[in-house]
Amino acid sequence: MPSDEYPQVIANWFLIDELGSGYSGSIWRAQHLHTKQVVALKLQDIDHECLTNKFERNFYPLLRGGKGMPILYAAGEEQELDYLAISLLGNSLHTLFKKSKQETMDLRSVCCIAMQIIERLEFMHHRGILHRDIQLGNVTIGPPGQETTLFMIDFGFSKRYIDSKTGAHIPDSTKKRDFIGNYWFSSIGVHCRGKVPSRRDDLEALALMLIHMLTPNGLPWTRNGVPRDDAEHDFLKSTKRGMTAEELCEDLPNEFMLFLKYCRRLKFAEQPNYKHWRETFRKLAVSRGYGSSDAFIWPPPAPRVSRAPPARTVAPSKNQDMAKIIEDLCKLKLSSFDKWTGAVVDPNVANQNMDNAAKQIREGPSSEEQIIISSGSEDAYDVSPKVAKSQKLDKLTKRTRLATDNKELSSVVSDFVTTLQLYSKTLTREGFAFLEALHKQLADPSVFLQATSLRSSEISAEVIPAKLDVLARLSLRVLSAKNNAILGEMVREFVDVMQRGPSSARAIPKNGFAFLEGLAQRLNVLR
Ligand SMILES: Nc1ncnc2c1ncn2[C@@H]1O[C@H](COP(=O)(O)OP(=O)(O)OP(=O)(O)O)[C@@H](O)[C@H]1O
Repeated sequence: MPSDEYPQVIANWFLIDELGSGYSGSIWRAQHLHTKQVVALKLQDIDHECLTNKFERNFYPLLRGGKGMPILYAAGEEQELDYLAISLLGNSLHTLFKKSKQETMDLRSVCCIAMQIIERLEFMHHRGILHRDIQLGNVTIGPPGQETTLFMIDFGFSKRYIDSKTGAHIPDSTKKRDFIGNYWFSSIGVHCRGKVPSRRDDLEALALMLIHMLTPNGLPWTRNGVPRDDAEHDFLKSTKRGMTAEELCEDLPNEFMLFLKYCRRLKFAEQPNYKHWRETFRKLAVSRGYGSSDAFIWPPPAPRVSRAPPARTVAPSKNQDMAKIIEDLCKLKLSSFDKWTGAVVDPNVANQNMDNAAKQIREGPSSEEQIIISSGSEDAYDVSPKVAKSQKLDKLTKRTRLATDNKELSSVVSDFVTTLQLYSKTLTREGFAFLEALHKQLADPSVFLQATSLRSSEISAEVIPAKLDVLARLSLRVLSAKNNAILGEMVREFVDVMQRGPSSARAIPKNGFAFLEGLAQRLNVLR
């Protein structure tokens, strides 16, 4: 029901419920009394200090026909209210993101948002219009049947940047202007330097919005909420100005940093290369195994792993990386043996398998067997996972590196097991990186100070028995391991055995999970 502020019916539109409200007024789901058409009715007091509805209505005809552009069905004034009847769309990204209670949005969704909004901006710019207020609340999903298409809304701050008569770009100016846009995502030039907005600023705002969605707690200057006075606003601006693209994108795929830098380098009247950046985000999505579609699917469905995931041959540089990891593991193994057990180990025997694996990977596939390393992208998802397996594993690796006690390590190992069981049981590059970090943590004397000696019988049993035997033995031994050094050795042995054979053998079998679960349990006991 409408509040006391609004009548039940405005110009034959019956107000059903409020969809949202903002600076200019409020938006209602409304139905026409005669045609029964249902629309979003945007209401604004006619004595509002900034009559954005009056500007906004001029842009709909110019944008008509564009994908993801709402249609204006009616506009007018009645009962002291200015109204716009526009296409009724779905929830805004702001609402979806808030409701999801996720710390960050998943990478696939963000890539789709990037591809689609770049396309919307290209269309708007092509029609000579700047949006000038890019933010999560101004992008919605489509109505039922079009939910995977993103729509631009709120053209209250939009502006023509091409003179309709001369076709010329609006002139730049050195005169400082009043700020138009939003605190979170408006570009540094427009927000902090008072520059005239142009196409580059719409794109920079998009870049900041994408980075915001991928950053836990959001962009640094959004964390204190909306500024309440000039001092807080100045502080916000100085934080925004002070952060480099590298700092903002430290933990993100490189593409986001490059995109932000590109936007910031564009000249005032320069036409952005929309296609290049759409394709860049498409390639990023493909490289992570999400496919090339830009359809925005919300909520991101759980991954569906195909029965026969397509294997990917690793590029030479990736081979080098993997070989390095394995070589490092070899070194760690030896040092932990020497330091912590005092046991006499013949490195030629003990390291044989890992050295071979490193060599094989460095030199490339043999004729009979291709060396294939699965990455997060190996899982063939028909649809995007809510949070990609690779991202989850990366986070777990970070947590492992930061862990300072067994309790935390135990919880990380449990999460590792859950992640593999939820997404796919194949040990990917990120999975091996996690195990490497775990091995380091368990073997690191600065963190774990229990060093009881390992009986030589426990070592001599390691002469490359069949994989399942090793895993079965590990799953039993882990339950009685006396200290972290022994657990570290078991992790090393687990990695070793999982590295053997072709990639098709990298799915963790039952005994492998029994070992990991036992490891989590044991770490909890050995606090
Ligand atoms: N056409 C629509 N269909 C469905 N919901 C809509 C529509 N237009 C707006 N909304 C909802 O209302 C909210 C506010 O809309 P809008 O941004 O157009 O208003 P505003 O007063 O200009 O807001 P702001 O001050 O935040 O810019 C949106 O975030 C969205 O949730």
